Amino acid sequence: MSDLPPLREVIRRHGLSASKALGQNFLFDEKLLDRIATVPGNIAGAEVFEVGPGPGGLTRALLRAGAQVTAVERDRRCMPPLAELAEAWPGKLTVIEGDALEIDAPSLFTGKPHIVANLPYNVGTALLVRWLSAAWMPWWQSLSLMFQREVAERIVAAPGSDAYGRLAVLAQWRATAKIAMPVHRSAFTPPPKVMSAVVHIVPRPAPQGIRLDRLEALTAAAFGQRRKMLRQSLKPVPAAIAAMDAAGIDSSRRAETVTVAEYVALARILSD
Ligand SMILES: C[S@@+](CC[C@H](N)C(=O)[O-])C[C@H]1O[C@@H](n2cnc3c(N)ncnc32)[C@H](O)[C@@H]1O
Repeated sequence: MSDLPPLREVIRRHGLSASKALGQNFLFDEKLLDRIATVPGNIAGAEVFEVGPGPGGLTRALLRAGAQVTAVERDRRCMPPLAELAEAWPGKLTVIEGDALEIDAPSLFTGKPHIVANLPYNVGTALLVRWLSAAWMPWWQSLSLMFQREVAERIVAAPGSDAYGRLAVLAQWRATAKIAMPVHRSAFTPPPKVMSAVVHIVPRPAPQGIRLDRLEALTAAAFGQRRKMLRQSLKPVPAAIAAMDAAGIDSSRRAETVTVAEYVALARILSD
């Protein structure tokens, strides 16, 4: 809204020095923030769950795009500027002070929200794994999440690359995952040491007959010893060697050559 003060002034007025302990690297560039708000697609009138709004830069962009935003933020110091934002957008923004790792997020929504977040690396990865491990179809419509570029690359990686591993299989077996936009480190205040990227994840119907725990047992064993042949690395997984024969997967291959569809085929045999 035009009568809101610029973000840098908000930070100054509320004494919001970025806290390293809370992983705070703020974004102020409105054009960039507006672009991030387009990653989920058209969010006009849609429910959006924002995690870690901080002083509210991305929140403003989501509101400008017409979203109905529910935001959870741990840092009490951010409550006054977020309350001002809620006042400027009556009925459009609900702010919850709390830890995103603790709250029961699905209960906050009537429908399926888009989730949008610029989080510290460790919190973002923990939440991503939780959201991807949810019962399928999940309670959310899409994920648009900022990560260190190296983590973003691990999420979208294709077989045959060093980045391909457990996270790629978890993200891709029943969702599509792509890097929507790279974000230069200089866009953040203070700038982190590494580059970032926004990843966009959209759920697909789950392949039938697969138990996630079986798939994860396979990828944990295979990528736990990624340089070894599968006949060696998959030994600890009961019936996995026979499953490779049944699926026509050569047991002299290594973990990173096996496609997501092949892991799914193996997991299906083990899920019977
Ligand atoms: C990288 S900053 C981004 C702030 C703002 N979204 C932006 O883009 O400028 C991450 C934010 O997440 C908050 N945060 C960190 N851990 C959190 C948690 N477990 N639950 C909720 N918020 C958290 C931090 O306090 C901080 O405001």
